[in-house]
Amino acid sequence: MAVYTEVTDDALAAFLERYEIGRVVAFRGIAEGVENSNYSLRTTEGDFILTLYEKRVDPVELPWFLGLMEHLAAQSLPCPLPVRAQDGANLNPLAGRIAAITTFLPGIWPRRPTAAHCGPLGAALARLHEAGTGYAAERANALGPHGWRPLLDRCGESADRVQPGWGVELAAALDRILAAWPEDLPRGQIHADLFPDNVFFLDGAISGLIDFYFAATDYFAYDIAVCLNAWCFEADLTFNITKSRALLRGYQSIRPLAATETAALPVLCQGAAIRFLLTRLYDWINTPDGALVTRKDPMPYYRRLRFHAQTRSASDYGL
Ligand SMILES: Nc1ncnc2c1ncn2[C@@H]1O[C@H](COP(=O)(O)OP(=O)(O)OP(=O)(O)O)[C@@H](O)[C@H]1O
Ligand SMILES: N[C@@H](CCO)C(=O)O
Repeated sequence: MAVYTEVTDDALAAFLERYEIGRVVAFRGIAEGVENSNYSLRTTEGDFILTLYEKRVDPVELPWFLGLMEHLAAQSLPCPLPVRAQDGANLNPLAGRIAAITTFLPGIWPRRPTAAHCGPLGAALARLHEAGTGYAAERANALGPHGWRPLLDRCGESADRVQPGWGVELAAALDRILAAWPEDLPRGQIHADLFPDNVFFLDGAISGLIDFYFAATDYFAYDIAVCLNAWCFEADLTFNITKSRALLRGYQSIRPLAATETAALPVLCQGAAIRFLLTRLYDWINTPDGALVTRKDPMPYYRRLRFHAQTRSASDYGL
């Protein structure tokens, strides 16, 4: 459940006075998501999402994220558009937090992604990359390669308590990945967390891309590697090359990959797998029993890492 901060009717009414989006018709908390508190808000003017940013989001970073969403929406990418208050501010205080209102996007995220979802997903990712090129401000990827070793170090000996041997094995995997990490691939604004629960479909077409709070300036092909991990493995953790091929073809229908990018796919996929393995491991160790948040199992990302460690070239991904 993700309503950590309750909003009273009075606080909401006072907050909405800053905006010009009509009067409240309906307001309710959204159970999905883990990072922030989200509410769906219907007013006499339409449907919106109200987000209250919780502790893990650094308020200093919020203008960059909202600026990116505004930029992408202006390029016709179906992403939430932050609504500005009458004074032009898109971030305002509410119930002891900083909050934003964004436009509501229709559609539902695919609970069982198929190859038919992966083609449009690839194309949407490439559009996102192209649309982001005019957004000049850079944000370093805190969860990129430079962040992985500190993350593993902070897991410390507890890694072995989650899975015996992981401390040594993950350190060795990290050495391998970082030594082979490519230099100078095409880069720009990436989503960095485009999992199925962040992509809405309507009538077979993509109707929304959400949750830009891990977005950063990094290699475009790394963003593809995140998606290959998140979309192209089956429930039994086998890799589905048909989905991967569809995703890469969809991507290349909009933005053809450079030879350096395709050559780097195996190591980029290992990097993306260890990134989610490490954040899940860290959360697994540091989330107290009985916490509101559901911890995500790191093991499926260890299995993905093992898969990518034995691929040799882009042809193993259907190219
Ligand atoms: N613009 C939007 N339009 C429609 N629904 C939205 C929108 N933004 C968020 N939602 C709904 O709120 C839910 C949670 O949003 P989101 O995934 O951004 O949560 P979070 O807690 O910030 O992130 P995380 O997924 O990292 O936990 C989504 O699954 C979706 O149901
Ligand atoms: N997509 C992440 C959660 C944070 O958005 C994961 O599956 O580990």
